[in-house]
Amino acid sequence: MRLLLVAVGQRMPAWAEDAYQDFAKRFPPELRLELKAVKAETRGSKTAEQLMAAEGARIEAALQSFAKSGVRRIVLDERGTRRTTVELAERLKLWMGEGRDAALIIGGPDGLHPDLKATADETLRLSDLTLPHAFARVLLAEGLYRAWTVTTGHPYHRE
Ligand SMILES: C[S@@+](CC[C@H](N)C(=O)[O-])C[C@H]1O[C@@H](n2cnc3c(N)ncnc32)[C@H](O)[C@@H]1O
Repeated sequence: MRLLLVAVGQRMPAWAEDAYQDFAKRFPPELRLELKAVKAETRGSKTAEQLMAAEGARIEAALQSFAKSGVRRIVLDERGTRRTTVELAERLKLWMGEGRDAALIIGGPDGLHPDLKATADETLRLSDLTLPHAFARVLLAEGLYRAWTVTTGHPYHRE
């Protein structure tokens, strides 16, 4: 199964890129974490609505090119569902048993368009705080890796 991380922002600071790769490379062959970085819309005089709409269209295109038959959509949102690591591991087991890939979607500085959020199968909150999108990308990779170790009894996670 593949987990596709669709994230707005193609130019991340080196620390974020390094930390993301550090966790992404730990995933086993049966659960690949793939990143599709989507170009952030140039701000100019555009409204937040226009920025989010343009980025939303790119996210949709990335989702279509990843899996034509559709994927489970998990939208990352500070107002989303709060989960413990063990609860996230339960979700991961469910996703893995579904026979389709899953996409985790992270917005840019303005967030995700409400129309895109409305297509989510579920939402996920990483913190009660608003995180910069680079942080969200790294925390999510670590959280998913940790959840996977729970499903396998790997000693990385200790309750
Ligand atoms: C800087 S935040 C955007 C904040 C924007 N004001 C909003 O309302 O979404 C960039 C992206 O990071 C992700 N994000 C930020 N904080 C998060 C959190 N606490 N939990 C989950 N995702 C978060 C979301 O996908 C968000 O679209």
